[in-house]
Formats: sequence, C-alpha cells, structure tokens
Amino acid sequence: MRGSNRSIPIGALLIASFSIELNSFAPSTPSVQKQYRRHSSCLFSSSTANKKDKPAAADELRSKKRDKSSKNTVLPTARYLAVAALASGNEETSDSSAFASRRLDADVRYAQLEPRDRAFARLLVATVERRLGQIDSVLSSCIDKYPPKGKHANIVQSTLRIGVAQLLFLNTPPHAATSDTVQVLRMHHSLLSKKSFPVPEPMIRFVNGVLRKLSRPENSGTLLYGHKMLENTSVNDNIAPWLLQRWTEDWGETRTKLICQEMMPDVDGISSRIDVTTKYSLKSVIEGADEDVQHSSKALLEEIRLEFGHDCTLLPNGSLRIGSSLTGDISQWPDYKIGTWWVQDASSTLPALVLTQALSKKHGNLNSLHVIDMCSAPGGKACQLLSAGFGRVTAIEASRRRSKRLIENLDRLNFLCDKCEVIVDRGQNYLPEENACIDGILVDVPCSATGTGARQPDVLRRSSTSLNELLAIQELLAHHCANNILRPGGIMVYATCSMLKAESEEQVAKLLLDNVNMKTLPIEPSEVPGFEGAIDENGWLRVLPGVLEGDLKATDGFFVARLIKDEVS
Ligand SMILES: C[S@@+](CC[C@H](N)C(=O)[O-])C[C@H]1O[C@@H](n2cnc3c(N)ncnc32)[C@H](O)[C@@H]1O
Repeated sequence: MRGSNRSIPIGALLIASFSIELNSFAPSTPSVQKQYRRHSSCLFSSSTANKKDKPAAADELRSKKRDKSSKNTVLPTARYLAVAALASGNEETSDSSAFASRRLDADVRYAQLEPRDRAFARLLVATVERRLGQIDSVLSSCIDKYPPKGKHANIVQSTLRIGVAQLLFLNTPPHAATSDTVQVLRMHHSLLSKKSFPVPEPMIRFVNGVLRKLSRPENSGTLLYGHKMLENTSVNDNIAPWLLQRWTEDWGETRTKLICQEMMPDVDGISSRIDVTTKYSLKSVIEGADEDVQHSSKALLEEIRLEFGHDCTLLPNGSLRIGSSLTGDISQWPDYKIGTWWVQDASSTLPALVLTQALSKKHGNLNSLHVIDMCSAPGGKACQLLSAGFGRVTAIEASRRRSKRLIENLDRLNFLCDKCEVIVDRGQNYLPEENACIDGILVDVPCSATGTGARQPDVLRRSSTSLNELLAIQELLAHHCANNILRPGGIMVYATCSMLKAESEEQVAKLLLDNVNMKTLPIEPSEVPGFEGAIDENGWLRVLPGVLEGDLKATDGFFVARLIKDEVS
C-alpha cells in the first residue's frame, strides 16, 4: 500500500533553482563493536597479505590475483583510511582530527572497502573522536614532545591515536594494534602522490616503539602498561574545560555527571542507536486528531516497525529506534527508497510536535494554516510539518550547500509539492508577502549543538570563541520571527540542540522580556509522550541526555519553548 503512490509531485515552488545532489539524509551506518574485538589483522597490501588474514582480506587478495594490472598496487586498508581521515582536516578547526567521520564518509576509497573493514574504519575513527582527550593524555605521558611537529606531524599523530584507541579502548590484540597500525606509515607514500616524502624510517620506528611500550604487559597480567597510564585520565578529559564548567554552572554537579556518562559510555563503539521518524509518527500522537487518521497512522507505523524486524522499538513519541543489529548502508534499509522515513533523533522531533499540537487544538483543521520552518536544513522538522498536513510550509535556510540537502530530502520523501516552498536566504531577511498570515513558526536556531555530543563528540571539544556569534544570530532570528513574521495570535516554537542555558532558556527569557506581547504557552505532559519528565517549571522542555528513564535516557540534549503572540499587538 505504501509503495503504490510513488510519483514525485510536481508544482514545487522553489524560490531558488538548484542542481540537486545525491544525498541520503542519513549518516553512514554504524556497526557493532563486538564484531571487531577480535579483528586482529587487516590486509594492507599485496605484499603484506598472508594466509592467516580474515575472509574479507582473502577475498581482496583473490580479486587482486585476478587483476594482473594491479600487481604492484597498494590498496588502502581500514586502518589507513581511518588515519587518513583523522590526519587530513584543518580547514574547519585547528584540530586536524575534527570532522574526521565526515571525511571518512566522503572518501571514495572507504565505499570500496568490504563492509566489515568499512565498519572497522568507522569504529576506529569514532573511538578516537570520542576519546581524544584521554588518548592524547596517555600519549603525552610517554612521549617527551607531544604532539609531534614537522612535515609528517599529522599522519604520525593520527597513527599513534589509532594505535592507542585499539590498545586501550577496543581490546584489539596488541600485535595487530601495533604492527598493523605502524604499517600505515609505510603505505602512506605509495598511496599519496609520488612527489610526497615518505615517512622517514626512524620516525616509523619511533611510533612502533611508543605503541610497543604501551602494549607491554604489566606484572605479567592481562593489563597493559597503557592501561596503567589510562588510570591517570578521566572521561572529562574528552570535553572542553569551558564546557564542563558551563554545564556545572547550568545543571549542577550531579546532573553534569549523568550527562558526561551518557556522552562517554563505558563501552566504546559507535553509538548504536538510530532513531527514525516516519510519515505517520507525528499524526499517531497528535491529541484530538481525527480518530480514524490516528488509528491508521498507528497501524502504518506498526507495519514499518515490523519491516525493520525485531531490533526496532516504537518510542512513545512515535519515533522508531533501530538497534545495532541492523547494519549496512542505510539507503538499503526497508522502505528508504520509497520515502517513508528519515533519520531524526527522538528529541529532535519535539519542536514540530508541540507546534502542531497547539495549532491543531486552536484551529482543528491544519489544512488552511501556513507555517514557517526557519533554519530548515537538512529538513527533519520541515518533513514532520509536511507530514502533519499543514496547508503551506515555507522552509527557510541560509546555507546554499545545506539547502541542496534539504531539497534532496524533501524530494526523496515526496514532499516537494505545491504545499512546500523552499527559500534560500538568511532568515532575518525574510518578510512574508503582504497578505500572508503566518500561523506558526518553528525557529530551530544554529547553536553549539552540544546536545548531540554522544553522536558527534567533536562538538564537545570546540572552543568557546564562536559562541558569542551564535548568541547574536539566535537573538536576531528569534526577535525577527516574533515581531516581523508571526501574525497576532500565532504560535512560535524556539528550539536548540544545545545544552547551554545561554543559547536556550536565557534567549527565550530575553525575548519575553523585550516583547510583552509574547507569552509562554506551556507544554502539557500529554502532548509529549515519554518526555513528560523533561518539562521544566516554565512549561518549556529541557531534555538532558542521561536524565530521562528507559529508552529515552539515550537521546540528544534539546530545548524547546512554545510561545504565543497576543491577538492584538
Ligand atoms: C540546527 S540546524 C537546523 C536543523 C533543521 N531544522 C532540521 O530539523 O533538520 C540550523 C540551520 O540553520 C541554518 N542557518 C544558520 N544561520 C541562518 C540564518 N541566519 N537564517 C537561516 N538559516 C540559518 C544553518 O545553515 C543550519 O542548516
């Protein structure tokens, strides 16, 4: 039934024209860590392969034998690509490892790895990203001048980090964690332009020596020397000190501890949860929605849940949580191509949910209402609003690059229709047409994204320098939406995936202070199934990772406030 209506609706009102790039609206798939605990060896090159290599490596060897022209070719391995991803960044931050997962995803050679090696590369990068502070602390304790300097500094440092991640967090057997990792430095020259300089042999021996020292057994037990060094570190080393201090000021010590535990789980691995929203999720939990609509939405949601199999849980808010047993390319998962669902963290569904709840109660029929999704890309919330049945949804996004993703996603989900309009411009420049009547605005401002740290640990190490800039744009957008776009009597939802009060609670308090015609429209427990415990004393939602019970304990940090403008301004 769901697959029968697949034609792409025409008549999309696109105020900018684009070439639509292919995009999945989904991160690359994580895979289970356990699988790799015993991953002791990877094929590095035709010259290093031996018969003991694992099946994926053996396949690779066989295919190379078939291809005579590849006789002298060195193939990048999982470890090599992980090191390359970590070493190659510098344009976005001063830390070369930042955004390494994204660079790994973008590396065409990564897509060519066997699935098992691909997942291993991803696990290596994710572990370094999450444990960077502790890894560097261990390395500093056994190297005189750390971080290394000079021409090969990035590749040497990244190789050391990958080695330590395997030894101390992934339980890779010491031999593989050491010698197979050091091989990366030998492959480096062959894989880069021949004009590049090979890593000098003494430097390679130095890296080998450091990793061997850390993998030396302590007191003839199973503990390694590196584990002893690790005891002098703390998970908090992985989080920027300024951020820890702000969290402690904002949430107190006990809650900050819970947050850190959730962000830095004891067991290392790629975050195994992926939440998806379906076209039926929102309608299935809207209070007072037409009973038939609600009933059929629930049935369709259940049908999709069954298609995902046993490792898929229906969360109280209507999201589906996919567990770690479903692996591989997300675009190959059930119903992806026919556009039934999109990846969206459960707490990220709340802003559109509470906006729809309020407008549905106020007006009944949503079909005649016009809502704005301000700061829209990649489009999770716009898709929710479109799935709710609003008459018109205007999605506004400043970034041209990100708006291409937004359009691609709307297209895959068959939401590009005459109800949907995409505007590529800064939100502060937007003014509705003269006769337009904007009933609702969802403003999901750009922010520090610190609530997403469990999935994107990079955000936890960023410096505080861009914070003032973010605060200024958040304030500008919130005030512009309230004063210049929203109609009297309209409803506005302000949201961030930040765990800083300055970007969230304090911005809304300031907005209310400066605009006496705006009031809080408190969020009711019955409107946010599963998140009732996150409603604060103001009637705003404050989701902190690790604080809710059950499945919702592991969700992104989020803030949502719902405001209403006086009928007469
Ligand atoms: C938190 S993300 C939005 C996520 C989106 N609402 C979703 O659900 O998929 C913030 C977005 O705001 C965009 N942005 C930043 N400054 C903006 C501005 N002045 N006007 C409009 N969009 C802006 C960013 O490019 C980014 O895509």
